[in-house]
Amino acid sequence: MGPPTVLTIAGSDSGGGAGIQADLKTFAAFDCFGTSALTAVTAQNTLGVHGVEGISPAMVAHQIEAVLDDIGADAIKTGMLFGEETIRAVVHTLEKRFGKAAEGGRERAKVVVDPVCVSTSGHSLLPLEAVDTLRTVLLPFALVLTPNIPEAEFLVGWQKGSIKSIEDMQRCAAELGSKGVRWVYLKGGHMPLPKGEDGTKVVVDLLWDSVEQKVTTEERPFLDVLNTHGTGCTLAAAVAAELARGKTVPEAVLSAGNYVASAIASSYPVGRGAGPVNHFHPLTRRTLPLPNPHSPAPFTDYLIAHCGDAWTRYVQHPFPNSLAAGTASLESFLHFIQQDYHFLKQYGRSNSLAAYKTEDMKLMAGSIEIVNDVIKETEMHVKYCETYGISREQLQAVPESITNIAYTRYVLDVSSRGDLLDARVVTAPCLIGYGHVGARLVSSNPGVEVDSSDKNPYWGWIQEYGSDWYQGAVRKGIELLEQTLLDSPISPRRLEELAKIFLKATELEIAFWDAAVEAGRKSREEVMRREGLPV
Ligand SMILES: Cc1ncc(COP(=O)(O)O)c(N)n1
Repeated sequence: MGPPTVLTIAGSDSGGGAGIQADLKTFAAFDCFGTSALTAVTAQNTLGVHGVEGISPAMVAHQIEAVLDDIGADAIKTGMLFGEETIRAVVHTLEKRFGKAAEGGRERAKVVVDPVCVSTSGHSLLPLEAVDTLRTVLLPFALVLTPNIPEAEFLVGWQKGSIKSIEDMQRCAAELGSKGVRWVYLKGGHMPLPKGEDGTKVVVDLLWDSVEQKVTTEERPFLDVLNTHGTGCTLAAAVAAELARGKTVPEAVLSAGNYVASAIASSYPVGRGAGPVNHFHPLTRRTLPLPNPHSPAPFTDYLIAHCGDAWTRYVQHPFPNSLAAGTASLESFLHFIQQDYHFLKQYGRSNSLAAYKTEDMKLMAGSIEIVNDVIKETEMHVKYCETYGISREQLQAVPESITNIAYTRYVLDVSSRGDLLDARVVTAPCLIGYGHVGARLVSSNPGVEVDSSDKNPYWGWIQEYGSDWYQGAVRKGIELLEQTLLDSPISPRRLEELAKIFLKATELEIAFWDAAVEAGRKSREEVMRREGLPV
């Protein structure tokens, strides 16, 4: 069986953000097969509508018939209908196929009507004379009508600005219902309402059931953004797609509302005006350029793949290799372990910030668990130092090197200024990289010479990172990273930004290990001076 099919009867937006183009993208985002009947062609971009030319009503009907004769439609969406004759032709064609509204044709056709009259940029997309036809001919055939507040006021003949409260919205929706529409989904995006005392605003969308005379409302945070071109088309298309998938109307509008909210939140700049929403945010994960599409951690794979050879230079670094072989000088190891102790303190703070950045208790608990693992890791460092006669107090008094300050400052900066995903990504190279190094060096195929005998004073250190405990912590960290991406839809541009953060942190890891190698090679004094440490 193929995917559900959805037909859009609407105008073309050459700018790709609204109309037929938005509808087809939305259908695809919901895994539906989209078809289209064009009513008009607009010369349009993000700045406005620069020209409109209609398709003849007969040709519109012809397109609908061609689609229905062969492919069929599990649901239908109408958008810009251009004129009175086109509205009549559309309804006539649909009635011929599905039966009149009173005979159940409305339920069979599942028509979602987006009453497009004026574009957001202020251009008329339906002549005034045709609005009456829309009201009397199309609305009785609509299963769901999806007006915004100005459109709803206009359709019931109220003055612009008369809707000022949720009660007004309900009265207006009920009046539209009395004109024959089965369900009215009245969108509150034009009326953000203050909530609480901290100045946050919410929008309330309202669903009116004209048979049961019942209202339900849905509240979401108000997103004050420029990129909302095509929002109306997208919402109605999403409702139609969900109906085609077999959802009930209340289920379909809830899902469509969530989809559009995420599409607005993850929009990216296109053109110089009001840009489109991000229709493909649910597919971000699926469309990642994955080195291994079957991997359980595609986001992690993506970040690593985007590091290019930096990741290999990090996880194959000569410093951990020299520890595994037991050839590292004590100077080099002690420099590293003391600085790493201080690094981990700041790293623990970054992960604590990640915990602060979510209200999801599971994700919060995940970060707290990482912080606890980091504390355990620092204790391991304290024990190592004690074996070499460096007390806890002495270790704590060691100043941070410049390389260390650069790395921890970057990690803390990204974690504090960014969101949860930023905090997770900037801390990931440390966790995952040490996991890769540990797993490789304790494996039967470490790729370098290894001394796992008692003669190697550093073997214990390698074993800690290869241990089930540390490898388990890495697995949990990766799971959290993947889950955080799934929970927050992002645009491709944002994805690239995150890859850059991951790369920067990886480069700083390399510098950290380079400094340890240098500490062994150059004279102690030379290194201490360069690293800003007391000689
Ligand atoms: C072809 C076409 N259809 C619909 C709209 C409305 O969309 P918006 O209100 O975002 O301008 C549009 N601008 N162009």
